[in-house]
Amino acid sequence: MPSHVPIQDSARSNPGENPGEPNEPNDAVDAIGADDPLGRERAHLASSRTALRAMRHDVESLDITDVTGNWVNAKILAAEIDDRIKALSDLADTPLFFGRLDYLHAPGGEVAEGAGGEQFYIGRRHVHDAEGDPMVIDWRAPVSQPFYRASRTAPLDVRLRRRFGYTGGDLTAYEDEYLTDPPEGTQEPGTSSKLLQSEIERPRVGPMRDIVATIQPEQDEIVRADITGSVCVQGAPGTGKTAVGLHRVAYLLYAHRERLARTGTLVIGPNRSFLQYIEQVLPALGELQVKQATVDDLVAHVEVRGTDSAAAATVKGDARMAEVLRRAVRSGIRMPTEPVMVVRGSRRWRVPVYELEEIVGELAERDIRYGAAHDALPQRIAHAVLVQMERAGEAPDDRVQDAVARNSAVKAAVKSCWPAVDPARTVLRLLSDPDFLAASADGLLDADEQKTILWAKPARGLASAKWSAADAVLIDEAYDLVQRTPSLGHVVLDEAQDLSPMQYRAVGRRCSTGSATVLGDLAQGTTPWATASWAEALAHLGKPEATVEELTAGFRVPREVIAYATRLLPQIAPGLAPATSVREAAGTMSVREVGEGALDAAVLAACDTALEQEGSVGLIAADARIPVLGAALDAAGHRYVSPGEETSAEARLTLVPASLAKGLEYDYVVLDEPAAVVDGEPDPRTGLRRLYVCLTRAVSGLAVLHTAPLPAALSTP
Ligand SMILES: Nc1ncnc2c1ncn2[C@@H]1O[C@H](COP(=O)(O)OP(=O)(O)OP(=O)(O)O)[C@@H](O)[C@H]1O
Repeated sequence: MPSHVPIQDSARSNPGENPGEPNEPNDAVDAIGADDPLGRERAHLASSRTALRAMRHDVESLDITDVTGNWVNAKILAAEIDDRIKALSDLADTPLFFGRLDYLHAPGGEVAEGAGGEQFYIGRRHVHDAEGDPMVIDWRAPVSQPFYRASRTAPLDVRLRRRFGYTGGDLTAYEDEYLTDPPEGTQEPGTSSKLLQSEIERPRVGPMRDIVATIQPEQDEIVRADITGSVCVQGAPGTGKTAVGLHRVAYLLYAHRERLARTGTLVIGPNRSFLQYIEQVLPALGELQVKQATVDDLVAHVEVRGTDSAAAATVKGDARMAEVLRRAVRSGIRMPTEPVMVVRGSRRWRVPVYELEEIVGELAERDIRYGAAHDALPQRIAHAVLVQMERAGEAPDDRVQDAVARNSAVKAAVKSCWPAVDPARTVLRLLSDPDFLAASADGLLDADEQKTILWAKPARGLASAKWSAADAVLIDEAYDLVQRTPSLGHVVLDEAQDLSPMQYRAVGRRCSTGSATVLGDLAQGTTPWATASWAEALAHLGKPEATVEELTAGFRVPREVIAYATRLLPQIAPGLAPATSVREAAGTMSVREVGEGALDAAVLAACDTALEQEGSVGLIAADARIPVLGAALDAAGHRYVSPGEETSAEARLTLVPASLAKGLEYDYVVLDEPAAVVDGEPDPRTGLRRLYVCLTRAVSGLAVLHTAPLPAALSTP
């Protein structure tokens, strides 16, 4: 952590002694006395706000009637303008700038958005005055980067870094770090930034916030990594993986706006409540166009109404299924046995078997999609007819070729050699027809595995099939075999450790020509097929060249709590580095055994105690315990919400099923009966990993209550 001078605030500010005076005030701040640095910064804030309002007003008053030729263009332009107006709104609770950099020299014209000035205010978006001079520089601009990266050892030409503190939208404090030539008496080497610390320690309320003011250097490296490469981040709970992924999208949209506007960006999260938890971060950063989805959403070709046993889902998610499906899709390809006879007028044209064989053989060899080959085959046969016509002295044109391709004899030949494939029907047949599965899975799945995935009661048709989530992924793979899935420009995949190889493939084809940011923690893998190594996962994703980074500095979980949860690591993910906690507040942690029959009341009492504190409270329990605890809370008159629902002053308590706790956080967590959380999973290792996730949701305090014995690693004092 770089050194700093003590925090200045409105109450304590001592102008005469203040070492952090701006060195090149602009006109607006000149009007305020030079002996009132905080006042000058406030004046800059006020004039930046005015400038932003003017920018917004300019956009609002744009008249587009003359520039849009038609209704569609007008609609598109109006929507773009609407987004721009939203992006330029001045949100009362998000300060316009949070930092200032005083450069020693004017940064080079090619990198500086505001070249020529030496002082830059860093904020969420660019604000300029009426002359076009920058008042606030976007945090993503190259000139802002030293705010996150500069240090005393590598000052990057920065003399002073100033951080601002806000209280309820008012600028109330600032803090300076001199990176080069510190004035006498201003350095306290080794002391951490108080504003940074208070931002990290701030109580959590509502959905996730952006961390743009406090991105750490190791996080910034990932955020600003080049768009052409894919990055994978392994990180212990609370190390900021989700935050980094979201800020990376915002950064890439800034740096490659046009390219990504064309190709699109997507953030993939584990479930809907998680997506609701993170959905406000990008809009707060001015980015309104990023799509969010779960993997299930991506592959929603059929309605999912069924579930699989863990064993069946594991086989269905295995990468070998890709080859099983390839064979199944192509199982209808037949070498022709009859010539094709096309009758046109008084003439007959005959394409002999050997020539048809050549055409079909060549299409089968080529690396093109099944559907593309199906569409090409009639044209190829027609071409063979056309060659004969030309040889006979005719001069057929393209229209004749199209007509021949549509000829019933050609159609019949295509139907018998290269029949159309319906992806869902193919999967239905695989799961219902033992012979078809055996033929497609020969040498890939053994007899037991085949039996495991076959439906006990074969579905009669597409509509009555009880598709599972894993089936939908198979159908998606089959779709891609028939027709290439369009690729986006960039995909962020959060909680990636839980995906099956087939799910990685489904995500991978959505960024086949783009890049990916893969975020996860091997220790939090709670599916029976969870990722064992990132190298393997990245290979399934089709990005084997991605670099793997590790984050270990934890911003969420207090030291004592992370130490307790870390006891599970040797059993659930040996070899992984435990998280360290950067939180200074010690937090509270208690583990209490209660007698038979007294657990529900004890849990409610623990919630009451937690609710006495400021911030959010999460009661986390095994999924099977949720109805019981919900009823107990109702009976006691407690208001509570479910994950993904917004908390309010009256309902600060969220009742969280263990299966939905991943990625979320609460100031205080009450954890009900750990043994039930473990038992809720199909095997003990997955159970302990689920418990690890639940134990690492707390920001300020954790209370564990149990009647059943704790898992061995947690039971010793
Ligand atoms: N540089 C930072 N400054 C301030 N807060 C931060 C920083 N990095 C992360 N945080 C905060 O720490 C908390 C945890 O971050 P996040 O949810 O991104 O972690 P994670 O690694 O995805 O956790 P999990 O593995 O549990 O999903 C969030 O509240 C986030 O805002």
